[in-house]
Amino acid sequence: MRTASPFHVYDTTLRDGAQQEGMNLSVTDKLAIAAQLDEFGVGFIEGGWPGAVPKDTDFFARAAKELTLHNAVLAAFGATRRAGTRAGDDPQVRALLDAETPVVTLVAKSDVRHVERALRTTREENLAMIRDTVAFLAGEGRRVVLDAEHFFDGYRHDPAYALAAARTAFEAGAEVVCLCDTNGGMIPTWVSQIVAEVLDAVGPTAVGRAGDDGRPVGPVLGMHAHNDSGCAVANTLAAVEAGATHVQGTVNGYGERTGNADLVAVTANLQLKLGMELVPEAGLREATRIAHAISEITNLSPFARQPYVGQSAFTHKAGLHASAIRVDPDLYQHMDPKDVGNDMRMLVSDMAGRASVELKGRELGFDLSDRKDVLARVTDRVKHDEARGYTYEAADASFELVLRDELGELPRYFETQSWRTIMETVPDGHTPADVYGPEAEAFAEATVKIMVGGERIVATGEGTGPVDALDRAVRQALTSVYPDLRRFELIDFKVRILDTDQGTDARTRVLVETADGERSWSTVGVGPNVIEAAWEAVTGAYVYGLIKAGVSPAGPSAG
Ligand SMILES: CC(=O)SCCNC(=O)CCNC(=O)[C@H](O)C(C)(C)COP(=O)(O)OP(=O)(O)OC[C@H]1O[C@@H](n2cnc3c(N)ncnc32)[C@H](O)[C@@H]1OP(=O)(O)O
Ligand SMILES: CC(=O)C(=O)O
Repeated sequence: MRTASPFHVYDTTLRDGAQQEGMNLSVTDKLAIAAQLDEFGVGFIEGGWPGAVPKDTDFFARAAKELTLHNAVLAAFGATRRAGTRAGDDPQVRALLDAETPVVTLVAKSDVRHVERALRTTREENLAMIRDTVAFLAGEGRRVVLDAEHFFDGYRHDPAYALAAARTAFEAGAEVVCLCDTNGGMIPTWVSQIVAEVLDAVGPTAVGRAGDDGRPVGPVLGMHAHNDSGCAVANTLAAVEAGATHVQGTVNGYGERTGNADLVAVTANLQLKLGMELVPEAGLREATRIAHAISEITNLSPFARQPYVGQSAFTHKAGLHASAIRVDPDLYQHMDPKDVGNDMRMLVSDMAGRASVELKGRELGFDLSDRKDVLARVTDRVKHDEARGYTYEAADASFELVLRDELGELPRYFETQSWRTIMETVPDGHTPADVYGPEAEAFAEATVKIMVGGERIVATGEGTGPVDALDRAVRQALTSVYPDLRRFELIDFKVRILDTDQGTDARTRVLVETADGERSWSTVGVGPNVIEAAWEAVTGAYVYGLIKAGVSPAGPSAG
């Protein structure tokens, strides 16, 4: 269902977003992102520059056959005709027609310095390039958006020429003139002043009005902001408050240099704070999932502190915050995270108080509201452990083990009596196979002595290092009793040396992430060396995994 909003939410993730360093999207990636953008509810999806970028030409061809859009229409992006040519003869303009999109967006010069120095043409010819190209495409039935490049810098330098570029586009039939802060150096007060002046100058029809079919009538002013001054979202809001009714941006703020305005933040601010109706409520409530799904496709790690959709956007660490949040989450949150599909999270660390532990416990499924004794003991233990180098905020599973221990609910699956490892070295350039024959794989050997179900098991393991050898030895000892261990896989291992000024006396922290094919969990260990720290983290991961698998401790050593 197409939204009947006269306001345009225009996404350029697939074009300007793809200009980000490190971003390399296949056509299939672009199609998958377009489907997510449509689900979010944007009105326009700019797919790329057909004719200039071969992948983008393919994108429009495949999109026509493979993409079913419910909220958005596609826009093909390109430039005005080259100087000294005819629009209809310019192969690049023809490629825009061939993309067969309802909307075409043209980048055009509106800063006279760019006209003279970058295009190396005359002021008049640049206006003719705008006029001819817009009129040609509008005459072919396309809705035309003109991206007025460097508009704000151009306006501050020579307002009359920047305005002439905008007027020329409207007169030739452009539906939107989008004012671009191409270099991203504007601040909100400059933007709102310039947008207001442009609206006055081009006339009241520049403010979009809804026609009978819900589509905007008359020219519309838009805003395209880059984030070089850190103000892209604020600049976009300033433009809207000054009368712009078309906003451009990208999901996750992707884009050239420091990126574009983050379109989720722009939309959430306008819709949730200013009460405008821009995207379907259902789309906004999926914003966090959609932003993360797009990160998966772009293969760029999500930014945890991203407003609205970041993992830390509604995460609380300070104990005093938690004590107020226990009464009412609104006391420390600007909105309900559910409105953008995010969640509140509590961190437990040395900055925690009993309220933090109670709320974290609730998050993990433990009601501790009438267990003041447990809250006090866990809080003290966490503070004491963190002073020794533990970090529970990155290791929820270890925190749950502490909590269960203090509640007397920690199953005793096994008891370690002792373990040892032996490290072997072979000369540089050799492998164990060179030294010990073709069967030899290991550099290290480990032996563990473990009590399980009343029996003492001695097991050995060989591995490429001491931690690997220990892990194999423990599995060797335990898997016949606890076959679930076979599904546990160590997927990440982080080592940090603490108190580096103490040299070899420094303590070591190991954070381990383990997965069982369905979920993953993090545990922490601290010790005088990496092997002892890893032992604690890895055995903690096994215990947590067995608890979550619903396994009961074997025999008489169960506790
Ligand atoms: C602000 C933005 O981000 S706009 C989007 C920018 N995106 C991209 O540049 C990505 C895709 N770009 C490309 O594939 C290439 O740069 C192309 C195909 C567009 C151009 O490449 P080439 O044909 O090799 O041209 P070249 O790089 O030598 O120069 C660009 C030409 O475009 C002209 N040009 C630049 N802007 C415009 C414009 N708005 N309207 C018309 N012509 C323009 C320049 O004057 C120059 O013309 P010239 O060849 O007569 O000197
Ligand atoms: C058009 C565009 O991407 C810009 O001016 O930044």
